[in-house]
Amino acid sequence: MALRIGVIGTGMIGTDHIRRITQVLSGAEIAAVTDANLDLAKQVAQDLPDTEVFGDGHDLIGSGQVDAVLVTSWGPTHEEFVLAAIASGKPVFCEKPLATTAEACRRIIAAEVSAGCRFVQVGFMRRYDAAYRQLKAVIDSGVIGAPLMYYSAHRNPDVPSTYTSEMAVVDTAVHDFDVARWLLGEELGAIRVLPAKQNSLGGGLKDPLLMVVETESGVLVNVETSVNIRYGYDIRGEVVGESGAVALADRNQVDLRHAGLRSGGVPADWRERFAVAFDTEFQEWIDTIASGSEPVGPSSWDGYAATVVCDAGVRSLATSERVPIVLGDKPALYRN
Ligand SMILES: NC(=O)c1ccc[n+]([C@@H]2O[C@H](COP(=O)([O-])OP(=O)(O)OC[C@H]3O[C@@H](n4cnc5c(N)ncnc54)[C@H](O)[C@@H]3O)[C@@H](O)[C@H]2O)c1
Ligand SMILES: O[C@H]1[C@H](O)[C@@H](O)[C@H](O)[C@@H](O)[C@H]1O
Repeated sequence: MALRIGVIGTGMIGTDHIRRITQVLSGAEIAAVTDANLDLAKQVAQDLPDTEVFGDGHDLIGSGQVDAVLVTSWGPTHEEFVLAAIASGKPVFCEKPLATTAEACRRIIAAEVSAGCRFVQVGFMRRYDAAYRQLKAVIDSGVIGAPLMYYSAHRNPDVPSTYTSEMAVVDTAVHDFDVARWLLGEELGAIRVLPAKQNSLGGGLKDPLLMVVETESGVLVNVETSVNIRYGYDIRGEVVGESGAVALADRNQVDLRHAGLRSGGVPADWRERFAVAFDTEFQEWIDTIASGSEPVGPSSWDGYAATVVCDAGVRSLATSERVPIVLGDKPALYRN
């Protein structure tokens, strides 16, 4: 039987995930949807067979028609829905961020720890991207020696007018923080955020930013966020080791040579760049949950760790001072 998923939040990424679950992937169906804008939820449900529209996320989670929950509403609402799903004993996939404060993430961790098992997976899709997986495989093979530095460039062509300078840390660089922890296999220990000369196309935003992050063992992680770069959505990464270096390669299928120039494309946005990674992320989640297993992807601890780094980054953005990152003890549930 197909896994019956209930979706809370049918905005941009919610509808994209509904599309992939219903049109690209196998083993799941959208049994229920809700949105604070109920007309939007009804409109989305119209195009789906047998999908019920619920008045709010709590009714959807409590419904017998839903086996698993997908949270794609705004960040500040994530905590209440994730906690409700855990209380109902239902697996929950939560788009990033897990929650917007470290305290809220700790409450989610406490709920899982007291239940004694994992219910939550956080939407850090880069871990499912083939190029990032290859990068990690090379690092883990030891061929470049111990990693010493990691350069991570995260460039958006533009951002909405509601985007603030702090969002470059909490909304954008959060992916770079998570992927750095995952690639290097250790926690981040301190962060310093330095605004560069301001991009005049950025409407007053502190943009671009350079974030210098130290891991607990002293690897330096340099994160660049540029959110008004105009030329495309460009994600770059290179790890420098003791005896070699490995970088994400350019992604073009063809290499165009024309009129004295050599060129290739740059993705338009995150949907294009990570489309296959999102597909892989959800197919693996569906298969795991449908088999009755606990989720094995990014955990509540990973969501918490990323949020703590973001908090420290926002503090550093205000002063450009180095801010320590303090996580506390990792519960046994997340040590594997
Ligand atoms: N992994 C990624 O790369 C990625 C990309 C984009 C967005 N996201 C994350 O996904 C989430 C949604 O982003 P989006 O771009 O789709 O935003 P969006 O504004 O397009 O959609 C969010 C939807 O949630 C609804 N909503 C808000 N509060 C609600 C509530 N209490 N109950 C039910 N619905 C509610 C809104 O009405 C809206 O339709 C955010 O947390 C964002 O950070 C992740
Ligand atoms: O929510 C989006 C998303 O997380 C993208 O992956 C990131 O590149 C954008 O900067 C952010 O606004």
